[in-house]
Amino acid sequence: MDNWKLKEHPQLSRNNIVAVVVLDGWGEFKPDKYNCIHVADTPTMDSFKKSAPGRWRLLRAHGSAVGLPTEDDMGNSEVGHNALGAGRIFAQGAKLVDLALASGKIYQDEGFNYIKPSFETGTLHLIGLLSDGGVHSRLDQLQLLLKGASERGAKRIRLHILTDGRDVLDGSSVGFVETIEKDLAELRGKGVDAQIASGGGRMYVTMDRYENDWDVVKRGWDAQVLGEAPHKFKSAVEAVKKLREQPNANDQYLPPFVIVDENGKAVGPIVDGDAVVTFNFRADRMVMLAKALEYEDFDKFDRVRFPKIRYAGMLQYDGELKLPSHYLVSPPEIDRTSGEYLVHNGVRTFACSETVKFGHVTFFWNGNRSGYFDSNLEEYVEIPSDSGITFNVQPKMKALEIAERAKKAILSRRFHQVIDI
Ligand SMILES: O=C(O)[C@@H](CO)OP(=O)(O)O
Repeated sequence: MDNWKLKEHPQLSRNNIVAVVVLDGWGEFKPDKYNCIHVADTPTMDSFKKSAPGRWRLLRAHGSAVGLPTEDDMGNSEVGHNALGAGRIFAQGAKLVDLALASGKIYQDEGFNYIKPSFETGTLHLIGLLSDGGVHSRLDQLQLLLKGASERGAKRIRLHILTDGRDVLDGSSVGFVETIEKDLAELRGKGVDAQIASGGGRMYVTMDRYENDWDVVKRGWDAQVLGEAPHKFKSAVEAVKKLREQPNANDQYLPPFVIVDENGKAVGPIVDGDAVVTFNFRADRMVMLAKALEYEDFDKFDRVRFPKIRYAGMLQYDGELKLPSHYLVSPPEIDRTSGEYLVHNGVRTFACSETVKFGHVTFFWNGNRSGYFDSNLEEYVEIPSDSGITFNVQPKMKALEIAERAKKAILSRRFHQVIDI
């Protein structure tokens, strides 16, 4: 039988309440004039630092310390919360995909073999974030996948791109599209009918998370599956350049567009018999699209058509829901997380955040697993996020409301651990 028993902590007795507060975006770095946290007035953090000098510790939140491929990889909420929640380091999606591509295992495993029969008469669609940010996806992985799939029989390929500007500089979308267009032209030279079919900015098209705003996914669905969008262009380079010229336009929020042929017909809607791969390795912003692509019963928006496709995720995005059921690379198996230990030891936990970060302190914290371990001992509270605004106009987001709920939870003395972000 598994041993879940935790030893008594040498300093913290069970009657103490532990508050775990994740300050998103807070970090220590070279104290120069470009470091906004260093330059800002931060009396609360300064007083914590001064009042407990022996207990102040810095956590490394990027690179190999959180399971990323190299020390140059910046951290992000997924890998950081996974590592904090599990208390251990697991090789993360970015690294697992690198390894599977390098060894060629990605093409031998179940997921690729599941989609492969569609290559004969159907189209292979690749949907994901076009960026080298390494947070949700990576351009070089997409390039290898395009090459690998075409060498293994994909004769017609359509790419549905989402522009970034959040993990990478705004405006870099143009360069990424030009780069991938060169790869597609090379494939065409080898007789593969490969081109970009649709696109849009990640925060406005497809990549919503935690069911905050299904309209975002619908805009993507209309362009990717139905081949319908308010903007139509002959090429993706032209699309991105032109759309960026609109007032206040930026990569994150570009409107959806489709690429059309000389007759004005969309070049790559998704139809019966096609294969689809969502090539992001990170889960949170792909789960909603995965549901739309996979679930027969679906009522979040009118899909108009629900094509019979072979769909695989780059990874399985939700281990509890087993979603999607087919995937190219096995996700990190994050087991024995702190949350599971705590319920086995009768420790009561309260976790709280706003919608767009809710899964960080639940799903990511618990090893990419949705739901409670034991609802008698845990309480998760979600504060609805603002929708229809961009967070740069409201950067404090719901911090005050979250703090109030956490305060209430602490004062209620019903919990031993209170986590919030
Ligand atoms: O918004 C997101 O998806 C990422 C950046 O791509 O940020 P975070 O890791 O903080 O969730």
